[in-house]
Amino acid sequence: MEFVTETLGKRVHDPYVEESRCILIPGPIIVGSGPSGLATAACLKSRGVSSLILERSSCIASLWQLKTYDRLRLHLPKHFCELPLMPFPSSYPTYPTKPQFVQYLESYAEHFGLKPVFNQTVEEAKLDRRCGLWRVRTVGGKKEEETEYVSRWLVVATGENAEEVMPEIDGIVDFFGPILHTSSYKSGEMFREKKVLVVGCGNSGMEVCLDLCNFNAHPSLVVRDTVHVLPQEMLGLSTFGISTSLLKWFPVQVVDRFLLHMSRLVLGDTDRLGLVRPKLGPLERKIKCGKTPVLDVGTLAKIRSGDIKVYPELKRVMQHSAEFVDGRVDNFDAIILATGYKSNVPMWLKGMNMFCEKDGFPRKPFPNGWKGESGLYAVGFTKLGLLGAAIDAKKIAEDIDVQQKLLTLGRPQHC
Ligand SMILES: Cc1cc2nc3c(=O)[nH]c(=O)nc-3n(C[C@H](O)[C@H](O)[C@H](O)COP(=O)(O)OP(=O)(O)OC[C@H]3O[C@@H](n4cnc5c(N)ncnc54)[C@H](O)[C@@H]3O)c2cc1C
Ligand SMILES: NC(=O)C1=CN([C@@H]2O[C@H](COP(=O)(O)OP(=O)(O)OC[C@H]3O[C@@H](n4cnc5c(N)ncnc54)[C@H](OP(=O)(O)O)[C@@H]3O)[C@@H](O)[C@H]2O)C=CC1
Ligand SMILES: O=C(O)C(=O)Cc1c[nH]c2ccccc12
Repeated sequence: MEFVTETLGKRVHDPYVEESRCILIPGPIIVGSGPSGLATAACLKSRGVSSLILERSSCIASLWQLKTYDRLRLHLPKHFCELPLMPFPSSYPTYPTKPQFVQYLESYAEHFGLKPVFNQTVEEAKLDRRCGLWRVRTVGGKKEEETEYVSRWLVVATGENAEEVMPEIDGIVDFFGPILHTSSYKSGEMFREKKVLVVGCGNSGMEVCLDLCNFNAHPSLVVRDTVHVLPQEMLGLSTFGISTSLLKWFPVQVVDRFLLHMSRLVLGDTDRLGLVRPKLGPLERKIKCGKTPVLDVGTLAKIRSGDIKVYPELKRVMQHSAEFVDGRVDNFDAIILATGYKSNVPMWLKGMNMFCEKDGFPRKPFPNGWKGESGLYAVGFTKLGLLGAAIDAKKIAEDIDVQQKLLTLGRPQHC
């Protein structure tokens, strides 16, 4: 969308132009230039529909580039994580590294000529019901100026991981050492020989513990609830791949029983390590509660060997120590919050019923959450990672393409 950049560029140099700007966008506005936003823009582009991507950060895929740790790799095989219309390079390994995944996304954006407008935080988006158009107000740029973008279509692509969850922990303000969320953790380098408390046992918490061990730190993991840990691979095949194949033929409960049986053979009894399994099976729980099973990449072995200690829920934190609900107290030098993320949609999308105010996800579950009313769409809120984003993106592009063609047909033709 070259003309937008041009308009903005002119205004920067023009002292007589008013502070607040309004720009009409002929195609859809996409909020967020992560994998979901890029995939949607690419699918639209392949149908000849231009879109405008607004991104609060200064780069594409900011979650991956700025908020993830060094040792991160995709934990599902690459063919489950590719975006529509462009496969991963065949030279990539089964589980691409973070730099490889980011490079793939950069090439993807370049291939489809996607040029997001960076440093534009969407602060408010609402439907102007008088004209059926979306008014999207952003703040950003060098002078933190306000801009209003107006379009018939609004695609929400801000992701399931837009904001960090920072839990309230009794006494945490008194803690002397560093406290950071996993989104700021890069590696265990700065924690060598230190005792580190990792709060939360999702995929991030488990892997950060392993990383800390590799840098000779001494991690302890807070596991406040039940959790399913599955091996990343079984019988030389990815657990995720096996699961999706079996689900085509068997009910989820049967597949879960198989996964649990295999996990026990590969990993042993995880309950004994303090990682008690929930009553619902791993896939049924993922489908019903959205809780992703942990895919083990080596952490369990470190728990078994005693290199990682497991504690139950935290009771309170003191200056140099923490107390747990079972009465144990231990000293720590640092705390890492691996407490996950939340959607930020309710903070800026106003007056629409499509998203739940409480969790910021579409009210309709997968596969029906992608379409709202009055030209509103959601991509990447399926709790199915990149695979879900790719499915949404294709549907949204098709829907908008059909609408745009109908609109063009309805317009008077000039000879
Ligand atoms: C550590 C980690 C590892 C993961 N690994 C995998 C994996 O291996 N496989 C998998 O399938 N999934 C994985 N995921 C899930 C993850 O959700 C997807 O990989 C992917 O990043 C989702 O893309 P998205 O575009 O929906 O969201 P994001 O990547 O979060 O992109 C959203 C973009 O929207 C921008 N934004 C947010 N709010 C605003 C606003 N108000 N205004 C303007 N811009 C805004 C953000 O800056 C961001 O750039 C992982 C997640 C994490 C945290
Ligand atoms: N490619 C890869 O290898 C990786 C993928 N990911 C993905 O990124 C996404 C985010 O993962 P992650 O960052 O682990 O977040 P998750 O939301 O998956 O996990 C957060 C964890 O923190 C726990 N928690 C929250 N608050 C507290 C508290 N106050 N006290 C104790 N525990 C608490 C939760 O427990 P409870 O369940 O009880 O709420 C849960 O175990 C997921 O989709 C994940 O699969 C993450 C890392 C690596
Ligand atoms: O990485 C994520 O968070 C995902 O949502 C993808 C994913 C990882 N493990 C899974 C198990 C079942 C379904 C999706 C996933």
